[in-house]
Amino acid sequence: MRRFTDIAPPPLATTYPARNPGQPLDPDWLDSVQVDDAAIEAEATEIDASCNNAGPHHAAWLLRAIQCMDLTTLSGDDTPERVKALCQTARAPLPADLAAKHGAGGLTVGAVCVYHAMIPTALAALEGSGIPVAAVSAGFPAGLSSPRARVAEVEDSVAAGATEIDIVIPRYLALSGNWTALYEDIRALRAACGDAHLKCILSVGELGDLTTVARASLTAMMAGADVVKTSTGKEATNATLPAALTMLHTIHAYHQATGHRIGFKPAGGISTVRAALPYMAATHARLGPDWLQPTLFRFGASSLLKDIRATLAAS
Ligand SMILES: O=C[C@H](O)COP(=O)(O)O
Repeated sequence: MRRFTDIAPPPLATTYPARNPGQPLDPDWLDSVQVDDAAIEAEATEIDASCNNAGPHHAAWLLRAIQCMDLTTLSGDDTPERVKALCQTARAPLPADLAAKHGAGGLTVGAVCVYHAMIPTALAALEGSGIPVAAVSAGFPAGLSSPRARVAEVEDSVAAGATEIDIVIPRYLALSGNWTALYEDIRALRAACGDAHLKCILSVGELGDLTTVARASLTAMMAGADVVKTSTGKEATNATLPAALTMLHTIHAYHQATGHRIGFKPAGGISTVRAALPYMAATHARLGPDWLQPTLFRFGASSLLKDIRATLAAS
């Protein structure tokens, strides 16, 4: 396979695709999904190897990774001061000299992602920047609060001004194959989002196998998710390349069947350039360059920026 960073990133696009309206649950489609684990593992190995060495567009992809980043803080001891500082970083993710060196003046991240309580602080700190505020919601990170409380939490975060809502699925519904209940759960949260974009976290590390990951991903898209996201960052196993590829295949299948383009957000434990690039390479390979835009691809990451800065400084 060609070295990934021999390919140039596409020009930046800022127009979001049409919202995914969802569709009725299709149990026959879900039943027909069966993931070939060995084939996915082989694909992951090949894609990972395509990122072993830096090509001529390595730095350009790192700048794109920043533009596609949900700069995140999700700690129990988050404070307004920490969130304000994060928002300053979101506005200017690279020091001025480093930005100048790479011709990246005016570069910003894709969004800032926080808990509900920090939405007003983030909105105030990002005012005029055009950077959206995303809130984790619906009983994050376990998704096991009451359905009523989860819907109310989404409504509250939308009312507070978040324009992107990252909800988590109750894993037990996927683990027991209760796709109807999972579909209805996500559908209610999608309705509660109104105009806010719904990102649906599958928590792939807790779903047992890749076939369950694929079926949960398809169910989320049928229920109207705008983005499917791998992990919360709180599971023992967070984003993995095989789970990501499985989700990318379902995004491709959903696009083929419905014409709707669903975003992809690898998140959780992605803290180095070497770990991050294969997710972009996989998205490029399975969905094409059009998907590598902040409107369709996001990294959820609390510490990746640090390694990107160090890599750019050394290159
Ligand atoms: O959604 C984003 C994740 O929670 C961030 O996870 P991380 O802290 O492992 O980068």
